[in-house]
Amino acid sequence: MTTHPPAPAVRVAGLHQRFGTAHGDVHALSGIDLDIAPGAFVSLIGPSGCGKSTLLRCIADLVQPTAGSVEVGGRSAHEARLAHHYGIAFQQAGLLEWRTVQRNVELPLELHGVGRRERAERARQLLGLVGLSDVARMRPSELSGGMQQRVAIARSLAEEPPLLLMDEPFGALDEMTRERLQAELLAIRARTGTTVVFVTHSISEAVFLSTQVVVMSARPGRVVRVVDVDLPDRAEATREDPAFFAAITDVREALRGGTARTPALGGEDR
Ligand SMILES: Nc1ncnc2c1ncn2[C@@H]1O[C@H](COP(=O)(O)OP(=O)(O)OP(=O)(O)O)[C@@H](O)[C@H]1O
Repeated sequence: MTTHPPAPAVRVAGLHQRFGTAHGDVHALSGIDLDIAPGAFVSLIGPSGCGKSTLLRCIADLVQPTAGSVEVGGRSAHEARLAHHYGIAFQQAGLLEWRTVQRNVELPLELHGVGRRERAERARQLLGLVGLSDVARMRPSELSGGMQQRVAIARSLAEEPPLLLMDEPFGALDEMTRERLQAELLAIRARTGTTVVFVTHSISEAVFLSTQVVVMSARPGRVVRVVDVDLPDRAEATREDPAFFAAITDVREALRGGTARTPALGGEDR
């Protein structure tokens, strides 16, 4: 009997993305092929405007690819969205102003029919995790940008979804909060086995968090290289580990247009 390997958590094949604008066509992504294994933590990194957010939005079924296909957990991106297969935390926090902070975090649970008491308890826990217990009754507009981002992070974690799509979720946070939430995200992933696709501009953040860093070229975005990150563990001391610095150098060289060495993950130069 043959056993089949598990379906990738995300499979992107031959993806091209063009946007028509008043100033002509923008070619955002060109020939992206990417297989993301279940449980992987994959960061997308590349120059500003290279299409990282667009790629994430294609996976989330918020943008329809011009060509190519996206599968999430073995089904179409659209089916995955309808099934609430993933949690999202994007740059624009996307919170609902008419709901309190607490009820924003409860929203995905509410949509899934979780009872009132259970979802309130879970939201309280998550707000504690992101350090926002004392603003649970406020409205999003009463919070700073960084606080709103933390609410969005708590909301994306509410269901412990099989897949988390995060677009610079820690971008607007101070260094200490950022490091604390990085550690929390790693702990959540270790506990739940969630697959994470994470957009960041920070090489060190990408390396600290990821099992693979996907390095993209300037627009139109292509996959230049996939850097496998093999660290002994992911604790605070890891930030001083020679393996950590070596991986940072690898990513930096790839960003500078280093030669393409493409291991297992499936990105290809075209
Ligand atoms: N809806 C849209 N309509 C037209 N152009 C778009 C749209 N969305 C993105 N673009 C363009 O596609 C390109 C890629 O944008 P995207 O936001 O994906 O890049 P990015 O790598 O995430 O950028 P940054 O690192 O600056 O956040 C940019 O030139 C952007 O202007």
